Amino acid sequence: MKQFILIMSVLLGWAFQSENIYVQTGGRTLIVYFSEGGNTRGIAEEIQSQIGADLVEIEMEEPYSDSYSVLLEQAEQDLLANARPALRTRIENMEAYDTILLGYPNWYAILPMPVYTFLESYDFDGKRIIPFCSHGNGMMGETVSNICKTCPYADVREARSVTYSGGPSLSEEIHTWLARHGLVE
Ligand SMILES: Cc1cc2nc3c(=O)[nH]c(=O)nc-3n(C[C@H](O)[C@H](O)[C@H](O)COP(=O)(O)O)c2cc1C
Repeated sequence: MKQFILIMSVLLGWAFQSENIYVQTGGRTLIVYFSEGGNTRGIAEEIQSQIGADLVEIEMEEPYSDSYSVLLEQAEQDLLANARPALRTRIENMEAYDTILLGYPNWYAILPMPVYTFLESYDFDGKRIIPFCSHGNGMMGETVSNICKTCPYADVREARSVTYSGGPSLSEEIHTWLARHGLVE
């Protein structure tokens, strides 16, 4: 009996950990991002501090390696295979949002493959997508056109690119961009 309880609790624990389910907590704007090294996360948090919307991280079921050289290989393999890595993150009621601020790093000048998985998991028709991209000098690469092709009926608006984690003027630059989108005064 003890063994049965132990096995059940391990299985239940695994089942509940395997997915991160998010439900809209208020407002119709969502900030959602994928970040390996934390730069995009920092930008997403800066945006949230200015507009106060729901903030969700796109997490993989099997995350990439913490080792940078292995990460480069894994990301390249997924790119060449046109893979759609499974995600732990699930948004229960995406239809509740009409504006999605979507953040990601520039990887080989295109979207990281987990971001494709995310975009293909929901219906973005008619939704406003505002991209933001962290990069190492390659700016946004092809990422905005990748989003437009993947979500042809979304209303994709002016994106913001940030070099790595941004400089001391990040907060001001983000504010100016958010104001152009009518998200701050
Ligand atoms: C697999 C991989 C590919 C990358 N490819 C590019 C690239 O093509 N152009 C570029 O400017 N930066 C590239 N970078 C640098 C990242 O865009 C940059 O470090 C970014 O700040 C990472 O954001 P993060 O900390 O949120 O993961 C790449 C990084 C990785 C790990």
